[in-house]
Amino acid sequence: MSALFTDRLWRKVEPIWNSYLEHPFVKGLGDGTLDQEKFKHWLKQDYVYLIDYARLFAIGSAKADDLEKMTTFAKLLHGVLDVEMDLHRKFAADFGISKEELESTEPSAITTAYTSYMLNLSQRGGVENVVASVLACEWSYNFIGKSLAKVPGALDDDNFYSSWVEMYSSDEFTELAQETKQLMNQIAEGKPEQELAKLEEIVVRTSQLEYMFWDMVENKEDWPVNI
Ligand SMILES: Cc1ncc(C[n+]2csc(CCO)c2C)c(N)n1
Repeated sequence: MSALFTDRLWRKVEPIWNSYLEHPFVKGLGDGTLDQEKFKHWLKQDYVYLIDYARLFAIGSAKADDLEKMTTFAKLLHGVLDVEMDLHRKFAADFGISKEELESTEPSAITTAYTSYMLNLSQRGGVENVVASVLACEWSYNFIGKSLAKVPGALDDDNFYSSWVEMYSSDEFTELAQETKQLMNQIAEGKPEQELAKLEEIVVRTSQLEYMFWDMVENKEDWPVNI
């Protein structure tokens, strides 16, 4: 049996993802010390990020060549719109931020760069580009969630961000990440090295964009870009 493509990807992204765990924003979620103004910035930017991210799954569903993959994308689409974005809406309600305000957030330059990169590749390529584009986001948040869940007190009620940690480390999200990894492995099987290298590049670049997203929210950058 050949080695799994996601094992090869893991070796590439592991150092980048480990650096997320050292990032002050991520650390602050685990120990509860994160400035709530910074968190509000994440909520808003992430909400508009997720709207475009959801479109990626719709593209994946349209490009899928069998019902099984079509169904997986549809499940992932539901996961973003009704589960993950609901966490954002609940946190926003606690802050007195309305759904309308969340939705009308102007994307920062990094948010636009990140979503545009994924949408561009997904529209240009086949279903393999869609899966490679969404993989790091899903898998890395699950990686962060599971790592933070091990921080003493991270899941306790007195950590304001415990529901964040709980959600991204949950069995449900672990399963979603697992399904996407399986999809990636299925699609990669039998592909020539030249194509695998292109998919690997997408996963590495999106991992770097994830880091920039953490930096953007930490620094509350909100300068937009019009493209
Ligand atoms: C910048 C950014 N990157 C990744 C995620 C996490 N994420 C995006 S979609 C998905 C799976 C299904 O909802 C997960 C876990 C996020 N929220 N924001």
